[in-house]
Amino acid sequence: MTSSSLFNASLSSLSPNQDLFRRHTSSPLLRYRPVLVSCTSPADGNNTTTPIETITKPRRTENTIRDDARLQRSTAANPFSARYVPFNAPPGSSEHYSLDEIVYRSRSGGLLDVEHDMEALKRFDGAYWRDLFDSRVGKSTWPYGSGVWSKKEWVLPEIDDDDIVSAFEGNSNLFWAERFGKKFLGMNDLWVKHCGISHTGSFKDLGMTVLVSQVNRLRKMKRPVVGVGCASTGDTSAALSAYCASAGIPSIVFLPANKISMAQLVQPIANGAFVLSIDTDFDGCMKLIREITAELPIYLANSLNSLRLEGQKTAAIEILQQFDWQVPDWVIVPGGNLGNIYAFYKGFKMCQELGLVDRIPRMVCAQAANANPLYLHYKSGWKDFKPMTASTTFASAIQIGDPVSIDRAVYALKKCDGIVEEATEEELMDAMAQADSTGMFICPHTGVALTALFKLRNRGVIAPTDRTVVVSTAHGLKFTQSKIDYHSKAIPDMACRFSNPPVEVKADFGAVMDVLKSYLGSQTLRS
Ligand SMILES: Cc1ncc(COP(=O)(O)O)c(C=O)c1O
Ligand SMILES: N[C@@H](CCOP(=O)(O)O)C(=O)O
Repeated sequence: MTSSSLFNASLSSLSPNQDLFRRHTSSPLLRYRPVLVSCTSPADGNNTTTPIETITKPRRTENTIRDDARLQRSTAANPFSARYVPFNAPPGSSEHYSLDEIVYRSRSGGLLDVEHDMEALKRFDGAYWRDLFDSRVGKSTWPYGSGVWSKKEWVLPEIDDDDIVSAFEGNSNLFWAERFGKKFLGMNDLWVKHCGISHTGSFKDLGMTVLVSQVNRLRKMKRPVVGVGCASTGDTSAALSAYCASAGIPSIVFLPANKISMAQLVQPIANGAFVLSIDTDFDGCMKLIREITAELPIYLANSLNSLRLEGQKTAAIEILQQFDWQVPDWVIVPGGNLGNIYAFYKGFKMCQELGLVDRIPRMVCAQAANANPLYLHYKSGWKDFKPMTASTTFASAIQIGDPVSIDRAVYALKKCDGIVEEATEEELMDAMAQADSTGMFICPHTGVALTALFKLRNRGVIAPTDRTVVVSTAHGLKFTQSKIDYHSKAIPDMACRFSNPPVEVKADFGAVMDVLKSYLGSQTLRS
Protein backbone atom coordinates (compact mmCIF):
# COMPACT_ATOMS: atom_id res chain seq x y z
CA MET A 1 0.00 0.00 0.00
CA THR A 2 1.44 3.42 -0.93
CA SER A 3 1.41 6.31 1.47
CA SER A 4 -1.02 8.23 -0.75
CA SER A 5 -3.54 5.41 -0.72
CA LEU A 6 -3.12 5.25 3.04
CA PHE A 7 -3.72 8.97 3.22
CA ASN A 8 -7.18 8.47 1.77
CA ALA A 9 -8.04 5.28 3.55
CA SER A 10 -11.03 5.53 5.81
CA LEU A 11 -10.45 4.25 9.31
CA SER A 12 -13.23 1.72 9.04
CA SER A 13 -11.46 0.13 6.12
CA LEU A 14 -8.18 -0.17 8.02
CA SER A 15 -8.85 -3.36 9.87
CA PRO A 16 -6.25 -4.51 12.38
CA ASN A 17 -5.99 -7.76 10.47
CA GLN A 18 -4.65 -5.87 7.47
CA ASP A 19 -2.23 -4.15 9.81
CA LEU A 20 -1.07 -7.46 11.25
CA PHE A 21 -0.81 -8.90 7.76
CA ARG A 22 1.52 -6.08 6.72
CA ARG A 23 3.72 -6.60 9.77
CA HIS A 24 3.93 -10.33 9.40
CA THR A 25 4.72 -10.32 5.69
CA SER A 26 7.78 -8.10 6.24
CA SER A 27 11.19 -9.54 6.96
CA PRO A 28 11.24 -11.25 10.36
CA LEU A 29 14.89 -10.21 10.75
CA LEU A 30 13.96 -6.57 11.10
CA ARG A 31 12.61 -4.94 14.22
CA TYR A 32 9.67 -2.74 13.44
CA ARG A 33 8.28 0.52 14.58
CA PRO A 34 4.84 1.94 13.81
CA VAL A 35 4.42 5.41 12.29
CA LEU A 36 1.50 7.78 12.45
CA VAL A 37 -0.36 8.45 9.24
CA SER A 38 -3.07 10.82 8.09
CA CYS A 39 -6.42 9.22 7.48
CA THR A 40 -9.92 10.36 6.71
CA SER A 41 -12.11 10.14 9.75
CA PRO A 42 -15.29 8.18 9.01
CA ALA A 43 -17.36 10.40 11.25
CA ASP A 44 -16.82 13.83 9.73
CA GLY A 45 -14.78 13.30 6.59
CA ASN A 46 -12.06 15.68 7.80
CA ASN A 47 -8.48 14.83 7.08
CA THR A 48 -6.90 14.35 10.47
CA THR A 49 -3.90 12.68 12.01
CA THR A 50 -4.89 9.59 13.91
CA PRO A 51 -2.91 7.41 16.24
CA ILE A 52 -3.54 4.25 14.26
CA GLU A 53 -0.32 2.35 13.60
CA THR A 54 -0.29 1.25 10.02
CA ILE A 55 3.26 1.04 8.62
CA THR A 56 6.32 -0.61 10.10
CA LYS A 57 9.88 0.39 9.38
CA PRO A 58 13.14 -1.23 10.42
CA ARG A 59 14.67 0.42 13.49
CA ARG A 60 18.31 1.24 13.98
CA THR A 61 19.75 -1.15 16.51
CA GLU A 62 21.54 1.60 18.49
CA ASN A 63 18.18 3.26 19.23
CA THR A 64 16.38 2.83 22.51
CA ILE A 65 12.63 2.34 22.47
CA ARG A 66 12.33 6.01 23.55
CA ASP A 67 14.37 7.01 20.48
CA ASP A 68 12.03 4.96 18.33
CA ALA A 69 9.00 6.69 19.80
CA ARG A 70 10.65 10.09 19.17
CA LEU A 71 11.39 9.24 15.55
CA GLN A 72 7.87 8.13 14.81
CA ARG A 73 6.25 11.17 16.44
CA SER A 74 3.81 12.94 14.15
CA THR A 75 4.34 16.58 13.27
CA ALA A 76 0.61 17.12 12.79
CA ALA A 77 -1.54 18.61 15.54
CA ASN A 78 -2.75 16.18 18.21
CA PRO A 79 -6.56 16.12 17.96
CA PHE A 80 -7.11 14.98 21.57
CA SER A 81 -6.99 16.99 24.79
CA ALA A 82 -8.03 16.93 28.46
CA ARG A 83 -8.43 19.45 31.28
CA TYR A 84 -9.49 19.70 34.91
CA VAL A 85 -13.10 20.60 35.66
CA PRO A 86 -15.00 20.56 38.97
CA PHE A 87 -16.20 17.03 39.68
CA ASN A 88 -19.90 16.61 38.79
CA ALA A 89 -20.06 20.29 37.84
CA PRO A 90 -23.51 21.84 37.48
CA PRO A 91 -24.63 22.34 33.85
CA GLY A 92 -23.30 25.59 32.45
CA SER A 93 -20.19 25.67 34.64
CA SER A 94 -17.24 27.06 32.71
CA GLU A 95 -14.61 26.52 35.41
CA HIS A 96 -11.67 24.58 34.04
CA TYR A 97 -7.90 24.35 34.39
CA SER A 98 -5.05 23.14 32.24
CA LEU A 99 -3.47 19.89 33.38
CA ASP A 100 -0.23 21.89 33.54
CA GLU A 101 -1.61 23.93 36.43
CA ILE A 102 -0.97 22.80 39.99
CA VAL A 103 -4.49 22.57 41.33
CA TYR A 104 -6.25 19.87 43.37
CA ARG A 105 -9.57 21.50 44.31
CA SER A 106 -12.25 23.50 42.51
CA ARG A 107 -12.97 27.14 43.39
CA SER A 108 -15.73 25.98 45.75
CA GLY A 109 -13.34 23.56 47.46
CA GLY A 110 -14.83 20.47 45.79
CA LEU A 111 -13.07 17.65 43.98
CA LEU A 112 -11.78 17.96 40.43
CA ASP A 113 -12.10 15.54 37.53
CA VAL A 114 -10.13 15.14 34.32
CA GLU A 115 -12.47 15.87 31.43
CA HIS A 116 -11.53 14.58 27.99
CA ASP A 117 -12.60 16.21 24.75
CA MET A 118 -15.20 13.52 24.10
CA GLU A 119 -16.25 15.06 20.79
CA ALA A 120 -12.72 14.58 19.45
CA LEU A 121 -12.63 10.99 20.73
CA LYS A 122 -16.09 10.30 19.27
CA ARG A 123 -14.85 11.07 15.79
CA PHE A 124 -13.58 7.51 15.89
CA ASP A 125 -15.99 4.69 16.45
CA GLY A 126 -15.88 1.94 19.06
CA ALA A 127 -14.43 -0.60 16.65
CA TYR A 128 -11.55 1.77 15.91
CA TRP A 129 -10.66 2.17 19.59
CA ARG A 130 -11.02 -1.55 20.30
CA ASP A 131 -8.71 -2.39 17.40
CA LEU A 132 -6.19 0.27 18.36
CA PHE A 133 -6.01 -0.84 22.00
CA ASP A 134 -5.89 -4.53 21.03
CA SER A 135 -3.07 -3.86 18.56
CA ARG A 136 -0.85 -2.50 21.34
CA VAL A 137 -1.12 -5.38 23.83
CA GLY A 138 1.90 -7.58 24.40
CA LYS A 139 4.39 -5.30 22.60
CA SER A 140 7.44 -3.47 23.88
CA THR A 141 6.77 -0.28 21.92
CA TRP A 142 7.32 2.86 24.01
CA PRO A 143 5.07 3.82 25.76
CA TYR A 144 2.28 1.50 24.58
CA GLY A 145 3.85 -1.61 26.16
CA SER A 146 2.27 -0.26 29.35
CA GLY A 147 -1.35 -1.25 29.94
CA VAL A 148 -1.97 2.36 30.98
CA TRP A 149 -0.21 4.09 28.09
CA SER A 150 -1.68 1.69 25.55
CA LYS A 151 -4.77 3.86 26.20
CA LYS A 152 -2.78 7.11 26.10
CA GLU A 153 -5.36 9.06 24.04
CA TRP A 154 -7.87 8.47 26.87
CA VAL A 155 -5.41 9.10 29.71
CA LEU A 156 -3.05 12.05 29.14
CA PRO A 157 -3.40 12.69 25.42
CA GLU A 158 -1.09 15.71 25.32
CA ILE A 159 1.96 14.45 27.17
CA ASP A 160 5.12 13.97 25.17
CA ASP A 161 6.20 10.31 25.08
CA ASP A 162 9.61 11.50 26.23
CA ASP A 163 8.17 12.74 29.52
CA ILE A 164 6.47 9.49 30.39
CA VAL A 165 7.75 7.57 33.43
CA SER A 166 6.58 3.99 33.07
CA ALA A 167 7.46 0.51 34.30
CA PHE A 168 5.19 -1.05 31.67
CA GLU A 169 2.58 -1.42 34.38
CA GLY A 170 -0.91 -2.83 33.76
CA ASN A 171 -1.74 -5.74 31.49
CA SER A 172 -2.31 -7.68 34.71
CA ASN A 173 -3.61 -11.21 34.83
CA LEU A 174 -7.37 -11.73 34.74
CA PHE A 175 -7.41 -15.05 36.56
CA TRP A 176 -10.23 -17.54 36.12
CA ALA A 177 -10.86 -18.62 39.74
CA GLU A 178 -12.19 -21.97 38.61
CA ARG A 179 -11.63 -24.03 41.75
CA PHE A 180 -12.46 -21.28 44.24
CA GLY A 181 -15.66 -20.41 42.37
CA LYS A 182 -16.79 -24.00 42.10
CA LYS A 183 -15.80 -25.19 45.57
CA PHE A 184 -16.94 -22.28 47.73
CA LEU A 185 -19.55 -20.44 45.70
CA GLY A 186 -20.97 -22.81 43.12
CA MET A 187 -19.93 -20.32 40.45
CA ASN A 188 -18.53 -21.12 37.04
CA ASP A 189 -17.57 -17.70 35.73
CA LEU A 190 -15.65 -16.07 38.57
CA TRP A 191 -12.53 -14.04 37.80
CA VAL A 192 -9.90 -12.25 39.86
CA LYS A 193 -8.23 -9.22 38.30
CA HIS A 194 -4.76 -9.40 39.82
CA CYS A 195 -3.88 -5.69 39.89
CA GLY A 196 -1.43 -6.44 42.71
CA ILE A 197 0.83 -8.52 40.49
CA SER A 198 2.51 -5.35 39.41
CA HIS A 199 5.76 -3.39 39.61
CA THR A 200 5.40 -2.35 43.27
CA GLY A 201 2.77 -4.92 44.16
CA SER A 202 -0.45 -2.92 44.01
CA PHE A 203 -2.87 -1.18 41.64
CA LYS A 204 -1.34 2.16 42.65
CA ASP A 205 1.24 1.76 39.87
CA LEU A 206 -1.52 2.41 37.33
CA GLY A 207 -2.21 5.87 38.72
CA MET A 208 1.33 6.70 39.73
CA THR A 209 2.80 6.34 36.25
CA VAL A 210 0.38 9.06 35.12
CA LEU A 211 0.98 11.38 38.04
CA VAL A 212 4.77 11.11 38.03
CA SER A 213 4.87 11.51 34.24
CA GLN A 214 2.94 14.76 34.55
CA VAL A 215 5.30 15.89 37.32
CA ASN A 216 8.23 15.09 35.07
CA ARG A 217 6.65 17.31 32.42
CA LEU A 218 5.96 20.12 34.93
CA ARG A 219 9.56 20.06 36.14
CA LYS A 220 10.83 20.28 32.57
CA MET A 221 8.50 23.28 32.18
CA LYS A 222 10.25 24.77 35.25
CA ARG A 223 7.07 24.70 37.33
CA PRO A 224 7.72 24.91 41.10
CA VAL A 225 7.76 21.20 41.94
CA VAL A 226 10.76 20.26 44.07
CA GLY A 227 9.33 16.94 45.22
CA VAL A 228 6.21 14.81 45.28
CA GLY A 229 4.48 13.79 48.51
CA CYS A 230 1.73 11.53 49.77
CA ALA A 231 0.08 10.18 52.87
CA SER A 232 -0.15 6.44 52.71
CA THR A 233 -1.29 3.18 54.20
CA GLY A 234 1.64 1.60 52.36
CA ASP A 235 0.82 1.08 48.70
CA THR A 236 0.63 4.67 47.42
CA SER A 237 3.99 5.38 49.10
CA ALA A 238 5.57 2.29 47.53
CA ALA A 239 4.41 3.28 44.06
CA LEU A 240 5.27 6.97 44.45
CA SER A 241 8.79 6.26 45.67
CA ALA A 242 9.51 3.74 42.90
CA TYR A 243 8.29 5.94 40.03
CA CYS A 244 10.01 9.02 41.45
CA ALA A 245 13.25 7.11 41.94
CA SER A 246 13.12 5.91 38.36
CA ALA A 247 12.75 9.52 37.14
CA GLY A 248 15.22 11.04 39.63
CA ILE A 249 12.50 13.09 41.38
CA PRO A 250 12.54 13.47 45.21
CA SER A 251 9.62 11.78 46.99
CA ILE A 252 8.31 12.43 50.50
CA VAL A 253 5.99 9.97 52.21
CA PHE A 254 3.90 10.38 55.39
CA LEU A 255 3.20 7.02 57.00
CA PRO A 256 1.08 6.31 60.09
CA ALA A 257 3.55 4.84 62.61
CA ASN A 258 3.17 1.08 63.19
CA LYS A 259 0.10 0.79 60.97
CA ILE A 260 1.53 -0.58 57.75
CA SER A 261 3.17 -3.90 56.93
CA MET A 262 6.95 -4.35 57.09
CA ALA A 263 7.11 -5.13 53.37
CA GLN A 264 5.30 -1.88 52.57
CA LEU A 265 7.49 0.14 54.94
CA VAL A 266 10.70 -1.07 53.37
CA GLN A 267 9.62 -0.19 49.83
CA PRO A 268 9.94 3.63 50.04
CA ILE A 269 13.00 3.27 52.27
CA ALA A 270 14.73 1.14 49.66
CA ASN A 271 13.66 3.47 46.85
CA GLY A 272 15.28 6.46 48.55
CA ALA A 273 12.15 8.38 49.58
CA PHE A 274 12.18 10.83 52.50
CA VAL A 275 10.06 8.77 54.91
CA LEU A 276 8.22 10.36 57.84
CA SER A 277 6.73 7.93 60.34
CA ILE A 278 4.04 9.97 62.07
CA ASP A 279 2.26 9.17 65.30
CA THR A 280 -1.27 9.30 63.90
CA ASP A 281 -3.52 7.29 61.59
CA PHE A 282 -3.85 7.56 57.79
CA ASP A 283 -6.52 10.27 58.04
CA GLY A 284 -4.17 12.30 60.24
CA CYS A 285 -1.35 11.88 57.69
CA MET A 286 -3.71 12.87 54.88
CA LYS A 287 -4.72 16.07 56.67
CA LEU A 288 -1.04 16.94 57.23
CA ILE A 289 0.06 16.31 53.64
CA ARG A 290 -2.77 18.48 52.33
CA GLU A 291 -1.68 21.32 54.60
CA ILE A 292 2.01 20.86 53.77
CA THR A 293 1.51 20.70 49.99
CA ALA A 294 -0.40 24.00 50.20
CA GLU A 295 2.71 25.62 51.70
CA LEU A 296 5.72 23.94 50.10
CA PRO A 297 6.64 23.11 46.48
CA ILE A 298 5.63 19.49 47.00
CA TYR A 299 3.16 18.05 44.50
CA LEU A 300 0.32 16.01 46.04
CA ALA A 301 0.27 12.39 44.87
CA ASN A 302 -2.80 11.02 46.66
CA SER A 303 -5.94 10.23 44.71
CA LEU A 304 -7.41 13.56 45.74
CA ASN A 305 -5.33 14.49 42.71
CA SER A 306 -7.59 13.38 39.85
CA LEU A 307 -4.64 12.58 37.56
CA ARG A 308 -4.16 9.33 39.48
CA LEU A 309 -7.62 8.10 38.56
CA GLU A 310 -6.90 8.49 34.85
CA GLY A 311 -4.35 5.70 35.14
CA GLN A 312 -6.42 3.57 37.51
CA LYS A 313 -9.44 3.64 35.18
CA THR A 314 -7.45 1.66 32.60
CA ALA A 315 -7.85 -1.48 34.76
CA ALA A 316 -11.57 -1.37 33.98
CA ILE A 317 -10.92 -0.91 30.26
CA GLU A 318 -8.45 -3.78 30.43
CA ILE A 319 -11.04 -6.11 31.99
CA LEU A 320 -13.40 -5.44 29.07
CA GLN A 321 -10.55 -5.95 26.64
CA GLN A 322 -9.56 -9.25 28.29
CA PHE A 323 -13.15 -10.47 27.87
CA ASP A 324 -12.92 -9.52 24.19
CA TRP A 325 -15.12 -6.48 24.91
CA GLN A 326 -17.87 -8.48 26.61
CA VAL A 327 -19.21 -6.78 29.75
CA PRO A 328 -19.14 -8.77 33.04
CA ASP A 329 -22.23 -8.68 35.26
CA TRP A 330 -20.45 -7.68 38.47
CA VAL A 331 -17.17 -6.06 39.48
CA ILE A 332 -16.23 -6.02 43.18
CA VAL A 333 -13.64 -3.51 44.41
CA PRO A 334 -12.30 -3.07 47.97
CA GLY A 335 -12.63 0.58 49.03
CA GLY A 336 -10.64 2.83 51.40
CA ASN A 337 -9.92 6.38 50.26
CA LEU A 338 -12.49 5.60 47.52
CA GLY A 339 -10.69 6.83 44.41
CA ASN A 340 -10.53 3.43 42.77
CA ILE A 341 -14.25 2.67 42.70
CA TYR A 342 -14.80 5.91 40.79
CA ALA A 343 -11.84 5.19 38.51
CA PHE A 344 -13.40 1.85 37.57
CA TYR A 345 -16.74 3.49 36.91
CA LYS A 346 -15.08 6.12 34.73
CA GLY A 347 -13.22 3.50 32.69
CA PHE A 348 -16.39 1.49 32.08
CA LYS A 349 -18.43 4.60 31.32
CA MET A 350 -15.94 5.91 28.75
CA CYS A 351 -16.05 2.54 26.98
CA GLN A 352 -19.83 2.76 26.84
CA GLU A 353 -19.92 6.40 25.71
CA LEU A 354 -17.35 5.82 23.00
CA GLY A 355 -19.13 2.74 21.67
CA LEU A 356 -16.69 -0.01 22.69
CA VAL A 357 -19.41 -1.73 24.76
CA ASP A 358 -23.15 -1.20 25.12
CA ARG A 359 -23.54 -1.26 28.92
CA ILE A 360 -21.57 -1.10 32.15
CA PRO A 361 -21.36 -3.73 34.93
CA ARG A 362 -22.90 -3.34 38.38
CA MET A 363 -20.19 -2.59 40.90
CA VAL A 364 -19.82 -3.52 44.54
CA CYS A 365 -17.58 -1.57 46.91
CA ALA A 366 -16.37 -3.72 49.81
CA GLN A 367 -15.16 -2.24 53.10
CA ALA A 368 -13.69 -3.67 56.28
CA ALA A 369 -16.31 -3.47 59.06
CA ASN A 370 -13.66 -1.72 61.18
CA ALA A 371 -13.34 1.06 58.59
CA ASN A 372 -16.76 1.28 56.98
CA PRO A 373 -17.91 4.89 56.59
CA LEU A 374 -19.16 4.29 53.04
CA TYR A 375 -21.05 1.17 54.09
CA LEU A 376 -22.84 3.06 56.89
CA HIS A 377 -23.63 5.90 54.47
CA TYR A 378 -25.10 3.41 51.98
CA LYS A 379 -27.13 1.70 54.69
CA SER A 380 -28.56 5.07 55.75
CA GLY A 381 -29.97 5.47 52.22
CA TRP A 382 -27.15 7.86 51.32
CA LYS A 383 -28.53 10.29 53.92
CA ASP A 384 -25.76 12.04 55.77
CA PHE A 385 -22.15 10.99 55.50
CA LYS A 386 -20.25 10.74 58.76
CA PRO A 387 -16.47 10.33 58.78
CA MET A 388 -15.26 8.03 61.52
CA THR A 389 -12.09 7.00 63.31
CA ALA A 390 -11.18 3.71 61.67
CA SER A 391 -10.23 0.81 63.94
CA THR A 392 -7.35 -1.58 63.36
CA THR A 393 -7.97 -4.08 60.59
CA PHE A 394 -5.89 -6.78 58.91
CA ALA A 395 -6.90 -4.99 55.70
CA SER A 396 -4.57 -2.23 56.86
CA ALA A 397 -4.35 -0.44 53.50
CA ILE A 398 -8.06 0.43 53.76
CA GLN A 399 -8.00 1.51 57.40
CA ILE A 400 -9.43 4.89 56.43
CA GLY A 401 -12.27 6.71 58.19
CA ASP A 402 -12.50 9.97 56.24
CA PRO A 403 -12.14 9.06 52.56
CA VAL A 404 -11.24 11.99 50.31
CA SER A 405 -13.20 10.62 47.34
CA ILE A 406 -16.49 9.98 49.14
CA ASP A 407 -18.42 12.13 46.62
CA ARG A 408 -16.86 10.33 43.67
CA ALA A 409 -17.70 6.92 45.16
CA VAL A 410 -21.33 7.78 45.88
CA TYR A 411 -21.72 9.18 42.36
CA ALA A 412 -20.23 6.04 40.77
CA LEU A 413 -22.30 3.62 42.86
CA LYS A 414 -25.55 5.45 42.18
CA LYS A 415 -24.86 5.51 38.44
CA CYS A 416 -24.15 1.77 38.17
CA ASP A 417 -26.85 0.56 40.57
CA GLY A 418 -24.03 -0.40 42.89
CA ILE A 419 -23.96 -2.05 46.29
CA VAL A 420 -21.75 -1.57 49.35
CA GLU A 421 -20.83 -4.53 51.57
CA GLU A 422 -18.66 -4.98 54.65
CA ALA A 423 -16.46 -7.73 56.07
CA THR A 424 -15.60 -8.46 59.70
CA GLU A 425 -12.02 -9.40 60.55
CA GLU A 426 -12.91 -13.07 60.78
CA GLU A 427 -14.83 -13.02 57.50
CA LEU A 428 -12.04 -11.34 55.54
CA MET A 429 -9.32 -13.56 56.98
CA ASP A 430 -11.34 -16.73 56.32
CA ALA A 431 -12.06 -15.61 52.75
CA MET A 432 -8.37 -14.89 52.18
CA ALA A 433 -7.40 -18.33 53.52
CA GLN A 434 -10.04 -20.06 51.39
CA ALA A 435 -8.79 -18.29 48.25
CA ASP A 436 -5.20 -19.16 49.12
CA SER A 437 -6.18 -22.80 49.61
CA THR A 438 -7.21 -22.90 45.94
CA GLY A 439 -3.85 -21.66 44.70
CA MET A 440 -4.09 -17.90 45.00
CA PHE A 441 -2.04 -15.81 47.44
CA ILE A 442 -4.19 -12.77 47.95
CA CYS A 443 -4.04 -9.76 50.25
CA PRO A 444 -6.54 -9.14 53.08
CA HIS A 445 -8.25 -6.38 51.02
CA THR A 446 -9.08 -8.95 48.38
CA GLY A 447 -10.42 -11.03 51.29
CA VAL A 448 -12.79 -8.12 51.98
CA ALA A 449 -13.97 -8.17 48.37
CA LEU A 450 -14.43 -11.95 48.42
CA THR A 451 -16.48 -11.66 51.62
CA ALA A 452 -18.79 -9.26 49.80
CA LEU A 453 -19.12 -11.86 47.06
CA PHE A 454 -19.96 -14.62 49.59
CA LYS A 455 -22.67 -12.43 51.11
CA LEU A 456 -24.20 -11.44 47.78
CA ARG A 457 -24.18 -15.05 46.55
CA ASN A 458 -25.78 -16.25 49.79
CA ARG A 459 -28.53 -13.66 49.45
CA GLY A 460 -29.06 -14.66 45.82
CA VAL A 461 -28.16 -11.19 44.52
CA ILE A 462 -25.30 -12.62 42.46
CA ALA A 463 -26.37 -15.74 40.54
CA PRO A 464 -24.17 -18.84 40.09
CA THR A 465 -23.62 -18.13 36.40
CA ASP A 466 -23.14 -14.36 36.65
CA ARG A 467 -19.81 -13.33 35.20
CA THR A 468 -18.15 -11.72 38.21
CA VAL A 469 -14.78 -10.02 38.60
CA VAL A 470 -13.17 -9.50 42.00
CA VAL A 471 -10.47 -6.85 41.91
CA SER A 472 -7.39 -7.96 43.83
CA THR A 473 -5.63 -4.76 44.77
CA ALA A 474 -2.28 -5.80 46.27
CA HIS A 475 0.13 -8.70 46.27
CA GLY A 476 -0.31 -11.19 49.11
CA LEU A 477 3.44 -11.15 49.75
CA LYS A 478 3.09 -7.67 51.24
CA PHE A 479 0.88 -9.10 53.98
CA THR A 480 2.60 -12.29 55.08
CA GLN A 481 2.44 -11.47 58.80
CA SER A 482 -1.37 -11.57 58.73
CA LYS A 483 -1.21 -15.00 57.06
CA ILE A 484 1.35 -16.25 59.61
CA ASP A 485 -0.88 -15.06 62.47
CA TYR A 486 -3.90 -16.78 60.92
CA HIS A 487 -2.25 -20.09 60.14
CA SER A 488 -0.62 -20.27 63.56
CA LYS A 489 -4.02 -19.52 65.15
CA ALA A 490 -2.44 -16.60 66.94
CA ILE A 491 -5.35 -14.20 66.52
CA PRO A 492 -7.40 -13.64 69.68
CA ASP A 493 -11.11 -14.47 69.34
CA MET A 494 -10.72 -15.89 65.84
CA ALA A 495 -11.32 -19.58 65.10
CA CYS A 496 -9.06 -19.46 62.00
CA ARG A 497 -11.22 -22.23 60.48
CA PHE A 498 -9.09 -22.63 57.39
CA SER A 499 -5.68 -22.51 59.03
CA ASN A 500 -3.04 -24.96 57.88
CA PRO A 501 -0.25 -24.94 60.48
CA PRO A 502 2.94 -26.87 59.81
CA VAL A 503 3.25 -30.25 61.56
CA GLU A 504 6.27 -30.55 63.81
CA VAL A 505 7.83 -33.99 63.56
CA LYS A 506 10.99 -35.69 64.79
CA ALA A 507 13.76 -36.41 62.25
CA ASP A 508 12.89 -40.10 62.33
CA PHE A 509 11.66 -42.33 59.46
CA GLY A 510 8.91 -43.96 61.49
CA ALA A 511 7.59 -40.67 62.84
CA VAL A 512 7.52 -39.11 59.34
CA MET A 513 5.80 -42.23 57.94
CA ASP A 514 3.14 -42.06 60.66
CA VAL A 515 2.19 -38.45 60.01
CA LEU A 516 2.22 -38.94 56.23
CA LYS A 517 0.02 -42.05 56.40
CA SER A 518 -2.46 -40.23 58.55
CA TYR A 519 -2.42 -37.24 56.16
CA LEU A 520 -2.85 -39.38 53.03
CA GLY A 521 -5.65 -41.32 54.70
CA SER A 522 -7.54 -38.15 55.45
CA GLN A 523 -7.10 -37.02 51.83
CA THR A 524 -8.45 -40.32 50.47
CA LEU A 525 -11.44 -40.15 52.76
CA ARG A 526 -12.21 -36.61 51.69
CA SER A 527 -12.06 -37.16 47.94
C1 LIG B 1 -4.36 -2.79 48.70
C2 LIG B 1 -5.40 -1.73 48.64
N1 LIG B 1 -6.64 -2.11 48.35
C3 LIG B 1 -7.63 -1.22 48.27
C4 LIG B 1 -7.40 0.11 48.49
C5 LIG B 1 -8.56 1.04 48.38
O1 LIG B 1 -8.46 1.89 47.26
P1 LIG B 1 -9.15 3.30 47.33
O2 LIG B 1 -8.42 4.09 48.36
O3 LIG B 1 -8.97 3.86 45.99
O4 LIG B 1 -10.56 3.08 47.71
C6 LIG B 1 -6.11 0.55 48.82
C7 LIG B 1 -5.80 1.95 49.13
O5 LIG B 1 -6.59 2.69 49.66
C8 LIG B 1 -5.09 -0.40 48.87
O6 LIG B 1 -3.84 -0.03 49.11
N1 LIG C 1 -4.32 2.59 50.35
C1 LIG C 1 -3.75 3.85 50.07
C2 LIG C 1 -4.39 4.98 50.83
C3 LIG C 1 -4.23 6.28 50.11
O1 LIG C 1 -4.98 6.23 48.96
P1 LIG C 1 -4.78 7.16 47.69
O2 LIG C 1 -5.28 6.33 46.59
O3 LIG C 1 -5.59 8.37 47.97
O4 LIG C 1 -3.34 7.52 47.56
C4 LIG C 1 -2.25 3.76 50.26
O5 LIG C 1 -1.70 2.73 49.93
O6 LIG C 1 -1.64 4.68 50.72
